[in-house]
Amino acid sequence: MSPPRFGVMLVNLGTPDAPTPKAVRRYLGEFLGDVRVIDLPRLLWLPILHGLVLTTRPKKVAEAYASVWTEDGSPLMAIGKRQRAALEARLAESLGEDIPVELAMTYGNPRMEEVGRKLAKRGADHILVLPLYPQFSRTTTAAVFDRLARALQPCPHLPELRFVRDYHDHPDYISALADSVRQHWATEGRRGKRLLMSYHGIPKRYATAGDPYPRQCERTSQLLAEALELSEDEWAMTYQSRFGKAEWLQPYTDMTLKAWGAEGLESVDVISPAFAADCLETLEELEEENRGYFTEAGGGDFRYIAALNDRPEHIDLLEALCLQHSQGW
Ligand SMILES: C=CC1=C(C)c2cc3[nH]c(cc4nc(cc5[nH]c(cc1n2)c(C)c5CCC(=O)O)C(CCC(=O)O)=C4C)c(C)c3C=C
Ligand SMILES: [Fe+2]
Ligand SMILES: [Fe+2]
Repeated sequence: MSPPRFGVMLVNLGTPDAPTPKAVRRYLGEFLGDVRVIDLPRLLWLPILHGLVLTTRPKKVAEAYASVWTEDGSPLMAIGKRQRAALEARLAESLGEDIPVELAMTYGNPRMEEVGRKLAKRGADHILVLPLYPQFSRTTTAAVFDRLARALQPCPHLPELRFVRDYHDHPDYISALADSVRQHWATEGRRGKRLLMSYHGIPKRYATAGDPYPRQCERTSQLLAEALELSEDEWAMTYQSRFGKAEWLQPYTDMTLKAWGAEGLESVDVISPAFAADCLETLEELEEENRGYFTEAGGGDFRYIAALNDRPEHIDLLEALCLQHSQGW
């Protein structure tokens, strides 16, 4: 058998191995110890991380994970495995040959070293790295790049590599999002009064220093609103998941939902386009916590639209990205 023309490494953030304080501490230690995520001088940050954050946060966060944990583990992992299998099957079907696809995480398991070995064992000498982040940020996509370089450091020889930087305005991404909103409207029997597009936030200083993330989120939102033919007063975009005391990108999701609730908004549809898979931040923070902010402030129906996950339109998009970026291989 001839070796595959290329292999695909899908990469997402990573998630704890179990919904326990111990597993969450290990995960957060690795994640929040990354200088791409928190840029403070190590001498200042590491004592705060180990002396304060990792001694207090894991218990609360483990409870949050427990509330969304599934039979297949953390939602991010369970969905990631389904995405991997669906993409591999789709590439086999469209190319008529086996293209190995493996899932790796930036933090925790499966580690990139192990996934790289798996792809090599399956014969892939050319690897397309596809971070599952539609919008580029130093805190996510660039962290994948650093982690990959570190994983390859001990290798005597390298595979040929290509790296998908972002796909925030890819027509298949926008149409997959638009289809998911239309399908949600059809299932609910009507449109919500407003559509809220809530993105994971980043500290504002990163954007000021040149991180293109907010510009790319704005572009995605504009294109999605156009695809859905929404007028300006029918949608808004916000940022969620603030961490720490510094200013993050605004407007904040929680404040916006509280204000919309207080003005008595009858219904809101909420989508989170930066997440390729549902996870703690969508299922617990958005669907549970932020639903509470909206309804307790006086709002009506809060209707969360699932992430693209393993929807066929999402697999269409991932397939298109693989075909586009493997040209010539
Ligand atoms: C400084 C801290 C953080 C930055 C910057 C950040 C950026 C960022 N994160 C995602 C995607 C995800 N984040 C998730 C969880 C999560 N994020 C942070 C902190 C920062 N994220 C923390 C501390 C956590 C863990 C939960 C908690 O302690 O509150 C997840 C979910 C993982 C899961 O297991 O389900 C995702 C996905 C993006 C896209 C992003 C910047 C663009
Ligand atoms: Fe995050
Ligand atoms: Fe959160």
